[in-house]
Amino acid sequence: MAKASVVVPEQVGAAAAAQVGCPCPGTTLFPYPPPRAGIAVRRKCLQAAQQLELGAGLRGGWVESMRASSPTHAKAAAALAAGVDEEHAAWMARHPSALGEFEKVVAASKGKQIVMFLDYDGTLSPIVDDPDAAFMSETVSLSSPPLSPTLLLHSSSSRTPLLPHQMRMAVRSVAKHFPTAIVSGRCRDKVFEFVKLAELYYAGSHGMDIKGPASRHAAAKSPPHNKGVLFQPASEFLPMIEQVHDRLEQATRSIPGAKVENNKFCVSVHFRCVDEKSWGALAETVRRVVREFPRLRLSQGRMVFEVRPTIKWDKGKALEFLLDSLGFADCSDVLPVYIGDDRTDEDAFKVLRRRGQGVGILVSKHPKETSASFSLQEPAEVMEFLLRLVEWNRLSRTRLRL
Ligand SMILES: O=P(O)(O)OC[C@H]1O[C@H](O[C@H]2O[C@H](CO)[C@@H](O)[C@H](O)[C@H]2O)[C@H](O)[C@@H](O)[C@@H]1O
Repeated sequence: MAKASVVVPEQVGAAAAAQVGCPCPGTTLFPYPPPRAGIAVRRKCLQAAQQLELGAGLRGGWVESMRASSPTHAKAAAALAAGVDEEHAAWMARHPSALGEFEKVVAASKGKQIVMFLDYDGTLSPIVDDPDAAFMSETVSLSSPPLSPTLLLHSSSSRTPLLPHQMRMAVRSVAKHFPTAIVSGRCRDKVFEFVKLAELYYAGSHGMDIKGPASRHAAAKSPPHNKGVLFQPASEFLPMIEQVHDRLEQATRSIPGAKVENNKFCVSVHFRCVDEKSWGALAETVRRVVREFPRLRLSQGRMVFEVRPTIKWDKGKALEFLLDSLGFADCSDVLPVYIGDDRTDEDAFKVLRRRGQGVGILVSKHPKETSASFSLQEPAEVMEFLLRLVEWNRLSRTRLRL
C-alpha cells in the first residue's frame, strides 16, 4: 500500500526559514528549532509536565507546567527572551498557515477522500473561563435559514467577530462534503449539546466514547458494517471515574475557582479561575487523590488537569478507529485532516506523521512544540479554512461535471 499523502510544509518552510535565519530549515519531523531562551523555558515546562504525569514532580515543577498551559504566561515567558518575533516567524516557517498554504493542502487530496477530524474547545469554540459556557451557538435557533458557505466565507474573511451560529453552519457544510468527526476531551453528550449536529461522528472523553451519526440520513450514507458504531474501550472504569470525580470535588472544594468536570470516562480539574498562589496546593491535592487510584493517570491540557484510565487509548487511536470504521483501513486513497489546539491533540498529529498520511493543523497564536504540519491562529481561521474546503470541493465537483 502506498502511503504518500502526508503533507509536510518543508519546501514552503525552507524559504521562509532561510529568511529568518532558522538553523535547521530542512528538518522533517519534530522540527521545532530550540535556539532561544523562550523555547528553553517551554522545554523546561514540558519536562515538568512529564514529571507531573509520572507523579515525580516537585511542587515548583507542577506550577511551571501549569504556567506553560496558560498562553498569557507562555507568552510572558517568551517575551523575556529576545527576538520573540523572530521566534514566531521561525515557527511559522515550520508550521505555515493552512490558509496561506491552502492550495498545497488541497493538492494533497487529489484522488483521495478527505475525512475531517475536529477538536472542540479552542478549535470550534473560543476558550472561555466557564467550561459550561463554551458555546458554538446560543442565540440562533437551528431552524434559522442557513447561510450559504460563500456568504459565510466572505463575512469571515473580513475578520469581523464570529457570529455564534456561523461555526455550526460551517461544520454542517463541511459534513455535507466529507465524513466529519468531533474528537473531544469532553463527554460525548456534552460536546453533542454544544455542536448539535446529528450527522457527525463524535469521539468524547479523549476518544474513549465513540458514536456514529445519529441522523437517519447520515446513518444511511455510512458504510454498512459501521451503522450505529459505538465503541467504549474504558467502560469498566466508569465506577472508578465516578469515585475519583467525587473525591476530587470534595478535596478541591476549599480552593476558590477550582472546578471539577465529570467527562464520563475521564475527569477534568480546571484551574483557569484559580489564583496562581493556590496552583501548587491544587496540583498537590489532585496528585494526592489520583495516587489513590493506581489505574488512573494524570496529564495536563489548557489550564486543566486531566485524569483518565491508564489504557492505551487516546485521540490518535480514536482517529485510527474511525478511519477503519469508515472503511479506510489500510487505504492510500484517504486524506485525514485533523485540526486541534491542545496537548491531547498531539496524539492524533503523531498518528498522521507515523502513518505518513494526512494533514495535522495546530490552532495556536503562539509557538508550541507540535507534530502538526500546519497552523491556524484561532477558531475564526478554522471556520475560514472549513468554508474554503467546502467551496473548493463544490467547484471541483462542478468542474468534473462540465
Ligand atoms: O479536547 P477538547 O474538546 O479541546 O477538550 C479539552 C477540554 O476542554 C474544555 O476545557 C477547556 O476549555 C474551557 C472552555 O473554553 C476552558 O475554560 C478550559 O480552561 C480549557 O481547558 C473542557 O471543559 C474539558 O473538560 C476538556 O477536557
